[in-house]
Amino acid sequence: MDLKSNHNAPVLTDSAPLSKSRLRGYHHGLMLPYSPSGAPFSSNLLLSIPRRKTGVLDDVRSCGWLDAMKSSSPTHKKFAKDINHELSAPDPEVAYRTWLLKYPSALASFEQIANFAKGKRIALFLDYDGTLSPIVENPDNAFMSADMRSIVKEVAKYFPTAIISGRSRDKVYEFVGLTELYYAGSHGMDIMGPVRQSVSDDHRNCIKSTDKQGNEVNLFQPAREFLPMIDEVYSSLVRITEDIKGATVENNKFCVSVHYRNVDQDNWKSVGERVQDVIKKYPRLRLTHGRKVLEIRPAINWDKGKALEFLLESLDLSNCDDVLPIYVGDDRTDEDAFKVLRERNCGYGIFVSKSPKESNAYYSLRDPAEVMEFLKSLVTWKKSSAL
Ligand SMILES: O=P(O)(O)OC[C@H]1O[C@H](O[C@H]2O[C@H](CO)[C@@H](O)[C@H](O)[C@H]2O)[C@H](O)[C@@H](O)[C@@H]1O
Repeated sequence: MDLKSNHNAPVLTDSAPLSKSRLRGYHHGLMLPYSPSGAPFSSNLLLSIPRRKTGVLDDVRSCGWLDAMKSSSPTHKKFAKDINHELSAPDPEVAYRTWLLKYPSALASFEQIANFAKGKRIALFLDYDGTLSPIVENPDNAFMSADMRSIVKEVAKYFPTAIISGRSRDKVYEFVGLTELYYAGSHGMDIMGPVRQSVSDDHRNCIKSTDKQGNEVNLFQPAREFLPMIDEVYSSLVRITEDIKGATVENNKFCVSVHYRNVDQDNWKSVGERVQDVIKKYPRLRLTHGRKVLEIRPAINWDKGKALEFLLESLDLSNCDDVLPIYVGDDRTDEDAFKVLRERNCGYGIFVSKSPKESNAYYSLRDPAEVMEFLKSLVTWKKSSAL
């Protein structure tokens, strides 16, 4: 994938075919990749789904499309079956332990991480759903526990901490409720960060604003021009899915989520078809796939990885020699951030997963409970090293 940005207006230029290794990487749930401008889906998808001459997906009944829906957040049994096949491991627990050799537990490796952090400032980036809060059926009820909130508050006393979420920035702030953090919503397309003149000079879409406490902040919204389009698509998606029991549509400001977690599996195909019917009219939007959710978003070269880089720059934390960024996330969208850290050879991604999956992260944690333990360990370590 060749993505170019002129800093001011991120532009999508091309998308390379999925390599075998990328295909392997995402075989548990295909992330629908970036589309070239003018076509709603990437040519990558031609690997499994035929198109009409218009470039629009022709047959959503194709195995590729429906399989992607089925395998997003698949059952533990299915993961176990796939990974066992790949690694010839006899049972899920063995498969998980084998996987841990490649993605060691960040708790078990805490000493190693602490050693890497010696003499450096840790900067912490946290995804929300599935990382700080458990995955639940109703997205409106994805509350984080009071214990998690208090440890995130504590951790932010010692390390600059930001939340980078697919939710709208307002919604994720409502869930987290901590003023001491930085927030990026809509998969990084809505960032509120500290005022830094060099950053606003570099990014045309950066404006000065004030936060809820009246402090001056930089607001970066690279997809602002898409707002009317997103609102229009949101209304169409609500209308077109209203008779599918269990389907819900969430307006995340710069992107829209169509949830099918609570839809009978026999109707998933319908959800997919209807979403495509709507978005084929919008060649400047693209479709990605999260955990039992289809996400419609502007086809611009901006994602959680870019948001991470933007925040590092805004917080004056770009220097790898004295900063150790740590990004914790559970979803395919977090892979963009893991990849940035891996490519910069600076900091670590920690992938939250109960099941073996390929990732660009270095470490892993099982679930939000382990994320909480990890954050506690960071605080304890920091307190003891300050003595
Ligand atoms: O980037 P994130 O903070 O992880 O947000 C990604 C999506 O999370 C939410 O959906 C997911 O969590 C829901 C609550 O547990 C669950 O019901 C749903 O099936 C998951 O996909 C959120 O509702 C989406 O809008 C976010 O894009």
